[in-house]
Amino acid sequence: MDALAQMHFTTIDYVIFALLLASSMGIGLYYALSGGRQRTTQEFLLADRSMSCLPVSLSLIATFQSAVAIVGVPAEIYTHGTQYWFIGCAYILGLFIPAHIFIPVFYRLHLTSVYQYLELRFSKPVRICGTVTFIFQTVIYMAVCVYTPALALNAVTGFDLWGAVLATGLVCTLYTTLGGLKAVIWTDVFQTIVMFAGQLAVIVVGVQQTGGVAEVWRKVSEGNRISGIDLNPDPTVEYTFWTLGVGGVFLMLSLYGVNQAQVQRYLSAKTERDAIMSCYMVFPSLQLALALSCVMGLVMFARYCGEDHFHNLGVLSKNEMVLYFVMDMLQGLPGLSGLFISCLFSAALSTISSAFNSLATVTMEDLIKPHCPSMTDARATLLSKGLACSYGLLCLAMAYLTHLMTDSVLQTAFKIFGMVGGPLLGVFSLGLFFPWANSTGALVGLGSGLAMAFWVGIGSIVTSTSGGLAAVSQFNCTAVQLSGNITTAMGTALISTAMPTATHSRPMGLQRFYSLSFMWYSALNSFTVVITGLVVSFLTAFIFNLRTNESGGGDPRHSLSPVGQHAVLRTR
Ligand SMILES: O=C(O)CCCC[C@@H]1SC[C@@H]2NC(=O)N[C@@H]21
Ligand code: NA
Repeated sequence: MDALAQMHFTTIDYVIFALLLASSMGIGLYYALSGGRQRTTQEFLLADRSMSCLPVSLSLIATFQSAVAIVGVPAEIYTHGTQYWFIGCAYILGLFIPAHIFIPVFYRLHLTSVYQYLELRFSKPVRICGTVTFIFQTVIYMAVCVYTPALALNAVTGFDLWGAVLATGLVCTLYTTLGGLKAVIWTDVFQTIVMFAGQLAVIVVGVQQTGGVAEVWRKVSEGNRISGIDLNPDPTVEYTFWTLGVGGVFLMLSLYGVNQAQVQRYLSAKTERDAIMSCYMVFPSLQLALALSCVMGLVMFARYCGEDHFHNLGVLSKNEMVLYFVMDMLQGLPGLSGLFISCLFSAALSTISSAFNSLATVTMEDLIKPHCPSMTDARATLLSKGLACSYGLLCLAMAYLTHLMTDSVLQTAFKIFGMVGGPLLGVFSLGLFFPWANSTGALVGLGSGLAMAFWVGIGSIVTSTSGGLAAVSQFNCTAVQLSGNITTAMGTALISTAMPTATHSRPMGLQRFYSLSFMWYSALNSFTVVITGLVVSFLTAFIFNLRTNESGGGDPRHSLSPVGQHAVLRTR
């Protein structure tokens, strides 16, 4: 690792990183001291429902494009090829359905927390379970998002790990607590631009240092890195067109359809049309974000494949490898490595600030307000700020605890979304698309979805076949190396990842179930909720019918509260 120690920052790099933190802080202060000065919950939590579609759409991207994608996707492309790029196909339905099904319902109900819908449609217990599930998912996801950039950075540049986590966490907590959703949205806009700029810089320099686009293309296609469509129907293969293009739709719906952080952005739009437009505008930017991270992986492959660059680095994890590549590319260009570090922390900041704000919103709206009806709005706003601040500190504590860093942070993030976001998507779908589903069905359904999620998720971790052995495309990169007779440490590592040592016998029975690709978790868990929810709804309705028939009662559909029913039918 000694070769890395020499990668340190020049003063200008630190200045650029400090500028990023300072400007985020400045935006937070600006919104704390302007407009309504964050004195009402409407302003603090919903930006006075005054936002236009452009900032909302960039903020929607920033919320679920964290350092995990910036570091994890290039590592995935480098190791397995561009199969992952097919997740872009899931963005079509993954944004179209939220725009025309979920947004109209939530917007017309004038909600603050998306879980209010669950009380209107079902009952209060369903709402509380939804809120608690969301809080659990977001706190874990936040910890991964804070820790990823700091860990990768520390490993490659010796940049002080906890100093970075602390600086990021505190600045983020401050501007989120002071400036509310307006500050979070506008810092997201700024940070998304920094994110794109940083990735572009690495790509441009990388291509130039690899000898131009044609050279990169030659190396990449020789290295068999451009994957065609993999139509393998085997659900245990990590990334195929089906797991990404179809499984990915359910992942997108759980994020862009029913996740509080995203719905809160839709609700902050000044008109329903702006909300729908912001969802449409996410599509091109999300494709750009995906393209940038995939191309970065390809350039990294072209740059290093066949060289003994990693000779003394065999132990690097995939995430650190990406940072090594970036520092190697930008090393001689003062300011650019600072730009990329800012890109990495922008990705993290924009995700965790959205998380703090949405956690404070649902805690206030769903868990506190219902028990303190007489609370004045001024006090509620103050309490919301206190909540945002405490969630910020909790996130820092979680980051300190998070040594769970699996080799692929991308997989960890997908598992969190699939295991927890999937059941939430299921319970909302039950409410929106099945008028005869009742709250007992919803509760039992949500519980079964979470049980299924943890059964598969924990099972896959325990049997360490998480997502199955990816069908790694054999590539000539090692052939190039072998012919060049340079078998480097990384080359050996690549060989081990590329060709599983033991001939992998197809898992059977439960083992096969545990090796289900995590890209199917959202679909599996949401279907579990819907099916269980419908069965239990029919059973309870049937029993209810029997009892009321004896006493001459009414139609079980009256268990649908008028507002919930009205909302569903009105959007038909
Ligand atoms: O970057 C992260 O923090 C999580 C990984 C990406 C989450 C999903 S993948 C599909 C969609 N596209 C994104 O850029 N983020 C979400
Ligand atoms: Na982000």
